[in-house]
Amino acid sequence: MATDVGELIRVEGLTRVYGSRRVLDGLDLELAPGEFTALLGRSGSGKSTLLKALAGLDADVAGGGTVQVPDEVSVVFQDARLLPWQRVLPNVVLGLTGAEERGRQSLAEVGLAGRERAWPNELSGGEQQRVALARSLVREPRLLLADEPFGALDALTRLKMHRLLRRLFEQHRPAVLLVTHDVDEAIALADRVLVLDGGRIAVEKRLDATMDAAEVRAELLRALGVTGDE
Ligand SMILES: Nc1ncnc2c1ncn2[C@@H]1O[C@H](COP(=O)(O)OP(=O)(O)OP(=O)(O)O)[C@@H](O)[C@H]1O
Repeated sequence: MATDVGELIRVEGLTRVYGSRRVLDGLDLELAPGEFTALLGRSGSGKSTLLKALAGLDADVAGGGTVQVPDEVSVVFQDARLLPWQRVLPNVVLGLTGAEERGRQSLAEVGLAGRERAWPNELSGGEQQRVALARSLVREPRLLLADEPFGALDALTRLKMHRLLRRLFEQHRPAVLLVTHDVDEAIALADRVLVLDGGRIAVEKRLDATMDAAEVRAELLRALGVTGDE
């Protein structure tokens, strides 16, 4: 189902079941256009399952509910998923016609101007994720879904990628849903943080610059079941 550009992204009563396990259980969610939302949850809480439902990548999974997303949805995963037999620029514009110039611009935006003709295996993991971001951007998504996109990167590269993603978000303003294990990543990047628990959104926290980051962090860690006693 498609909505007009600029409309809310809306999930209602979403249920997803694997065998006897009800991973999502009547989940409701709204994402506003141009809003950066981070999704936290314990391992196995269903974060990837929710993201796949939003991406329309779960036709084989049982369940119900409604998912309303825009036509233009891009997904970035933990691994860049580049085609190894294609150079960087063709990977970016894959499936698009006449988009080479836009592809070059996107590569420049992610700091890879001049690397258009490189092969994926000539790039570092961080650079490959930059290519994946460029591939998403060139499609001008209204919704960008990111599933632990920096999970495999070292700490310094991850920080650089945080700044890059936030800058790209501010320039292009898609709605973003970032799945992450990392409370600090969520606080650093998002305007709104959600915690998935028991198959639903259990906590919603809007962030603003006046908040005490340490307090927000403690609250989110508690919601994730990290009590400080461990
Ligand atoms: N294809 C599948 N078949 C059976 N069970 C699945 C399948 N995909 C996910 N699950 C189960 O559904 C639950 C939620 O998985 P999901 O990957 O959505 O969690 P997650 O919150 O993203 O976890 P993590 O943070 O560890 O990546 C898990 O218990 C998982 O084992």
